[in-house]
Amino acid sequence: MRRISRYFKTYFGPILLAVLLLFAQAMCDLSLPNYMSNIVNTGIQQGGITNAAPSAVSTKGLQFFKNFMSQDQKTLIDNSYQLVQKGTDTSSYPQNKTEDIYELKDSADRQAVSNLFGETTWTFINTMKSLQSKMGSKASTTQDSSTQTDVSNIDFSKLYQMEPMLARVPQQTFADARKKAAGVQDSMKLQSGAVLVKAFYQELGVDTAQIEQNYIIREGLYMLLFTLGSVAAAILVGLLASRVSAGMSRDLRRDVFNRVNAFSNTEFDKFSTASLITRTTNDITQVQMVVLMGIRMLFYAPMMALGGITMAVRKSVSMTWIIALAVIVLIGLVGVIFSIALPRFKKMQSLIDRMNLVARENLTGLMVTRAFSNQNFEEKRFDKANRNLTDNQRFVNRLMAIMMPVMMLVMNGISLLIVWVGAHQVAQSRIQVGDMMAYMQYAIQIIISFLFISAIFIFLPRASVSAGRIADIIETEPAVQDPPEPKAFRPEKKGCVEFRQVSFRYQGAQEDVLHNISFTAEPGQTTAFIGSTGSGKSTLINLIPRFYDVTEGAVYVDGLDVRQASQKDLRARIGYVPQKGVLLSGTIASNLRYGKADATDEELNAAAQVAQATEFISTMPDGMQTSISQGGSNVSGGQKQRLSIARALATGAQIYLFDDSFSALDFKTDAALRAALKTQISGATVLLVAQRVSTIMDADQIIVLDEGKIVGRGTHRELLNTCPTYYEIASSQLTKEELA
Ligand SMILES: Nc1ncnc2c1ncn2[C@@H]1O[C@H](COP(=O)(O)OP(=O)(O)OP(=O)(O)O)[C@@H](O)[C@H]1O
Repeated sequence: MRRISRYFKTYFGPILLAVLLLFAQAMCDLSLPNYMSNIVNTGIQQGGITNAAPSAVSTKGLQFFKNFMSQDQKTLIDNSYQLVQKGTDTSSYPQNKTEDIYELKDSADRQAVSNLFGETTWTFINTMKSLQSKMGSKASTTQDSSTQTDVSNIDFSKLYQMEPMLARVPQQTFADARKKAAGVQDSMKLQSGAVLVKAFYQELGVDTAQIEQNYIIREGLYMLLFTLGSVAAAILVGLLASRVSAGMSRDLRRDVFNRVNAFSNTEFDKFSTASLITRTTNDITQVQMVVLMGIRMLFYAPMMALGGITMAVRKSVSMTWIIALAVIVLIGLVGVIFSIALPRFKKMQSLIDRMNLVARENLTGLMVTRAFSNQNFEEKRFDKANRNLTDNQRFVNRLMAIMMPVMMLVMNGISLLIVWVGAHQVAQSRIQVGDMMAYMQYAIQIIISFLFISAIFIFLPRASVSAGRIADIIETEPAVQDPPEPKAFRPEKKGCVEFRQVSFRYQGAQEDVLHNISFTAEPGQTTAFIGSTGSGKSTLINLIPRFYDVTEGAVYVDGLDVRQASQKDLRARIGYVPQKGVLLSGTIASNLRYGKADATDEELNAAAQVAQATEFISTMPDGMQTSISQGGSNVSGGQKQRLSIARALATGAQIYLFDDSFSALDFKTDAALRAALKTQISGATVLLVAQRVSTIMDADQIIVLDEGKIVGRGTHRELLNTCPTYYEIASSQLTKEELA
């Protein structure tokens, strides 16, 4: 992925925004278990009372609980509460109608009072326990032994009856109870204290159900708000991620396409067409998918994992080992799965390449396959490529299929462990139920984060193989390039082509295909090339428009080395007709205009006339507007060649390269075409490759090639006498009379 990292730069802004939104989303998600814990701990267990310092308390109640306080604690209470005469604050505390109450002063240290009441609640509980065990009876208390810590059901009238008895309890008993209470966890002090506060409020006639309801609704609304925030952030991040990934893949496709367009034949020889197609489509899709996933998860998952661990440890340090265990198990699991799956993932793209190659070959060579009844062989070949790909995919998917349930098992196992350990801790009053539930949710969030991270690591290797394959194309410098400062052609020479001691070797080949070729093709003349198959005729022609660059020597057009001119300038002077007529989908007219978009209808008709195409075009249903299907499959081989010739002629070029372009024409058409060429493009330089002697007989100059060397040069007549190779070719095609 590093090699294509510069494509991220354009999208730095949206990515940064996405990261900020993900941070907000993570914060929202991480706050939810906390609110749930508040609802359980404070809302349900403490009746919505957040503080153990009662805002008001009955005089009897305060008096009673003072029995359990030390002298310092009593002083703090005396300084924090003020007596409110009956009838003063009846709306808040209905009981104030009939009796005086104590209200917490505004100046009081609420936290200190809260701690004090929390501790006093436990002093009360401990004292009761101690008295119970001493007296062996429960008559003296409102609690039975199983609900000693439950101060929510206090019957104050019975409690106050105990007061004379408390006077007889030795101070040491209270001191011991206070000492024990001081050791209770703060959260438990707060919880029990809050429950006592609720009882105080009930005694004063306050609607405690309303307090509880208000608290739960408020926390619930916060939860809703944060959930909506999380959803909104997730949607926005989804949009941004889609934009970035789709934009990036568009940029990659554009650059790959442009680069492939600039490739010379050398690069096409290096990358197979099937591979180029896979790279432009499937490979880019892989990268797009991983970018999409990456933006959403790569930042979010670590934030959630780290945030979740921090929050969980804050809730309960004693259960940290469970999180550590989960993380170790997950890392181990993901590690094992990766080591097995990774090589298979990396292999995937080359298997897709192979399948595309076989499918493509089979489709283009369908007729040949049928003609030789080789369908079975092709089926087997495709089947093998298909099976290899399927097996690989199946293996990887099986692994993934195993991974999910195993991860779920770990997740549920961890939840169970938390409930098991947490339940014991709740029983020992070491943590609150809500905290245990929040802990469980944090553990699940951490595990899901690891799942996300592992998902990225599963797709990342495959995408980075794809990214490498894309970068291979983008980073390939075409062998044929424009010079930094292209020179212009000399205007006085119009279409002169000259080869000076040209040798050429294909990349990776052992020896040269062309050896020391020198000749000049003058304007107004036809230079023909003939020779056995593989003698290097097409290769020679391909050097003129720079489809390849010479290995040694130089090719000159109008006195300028073709490597010093711009490719556009050079090719504008050349009308090229390839060996295999290639048409593009469109109409006949659009194909003929391919080399000169602004060619008039008259120019097209004239070109078609010379190319001997007028007759068959006129028999077509829509004439020039007849549609041509992909690859020109709805016209015959000869018709395709004639249209290719007309296309080149329509450009009005100075140099025409006919690479065995008359091979599919019958003798009559061939002759008529050559005659027309002679008159219509009389000033142009014509380089013509042919297998048929009759095609080149009239040429001004014939060059005979054999194994990449020039073995004869001259006119037909001259060569018959001087070149045995030419004579051999001619004698195999012409009658004795024609040879004479
Ligand atoms: N892209 C290529 N890479 C490597 N070698 C090649 C490539 N194209 C052609 N050759 C080799 O170069 C030699 C000359 O090929 P070329 O196509 O120029 O011959 P030709 O004379 O045009 O043959 P034909 O008349 O059959 O078209 C052949 O031996 C061929 O195997």
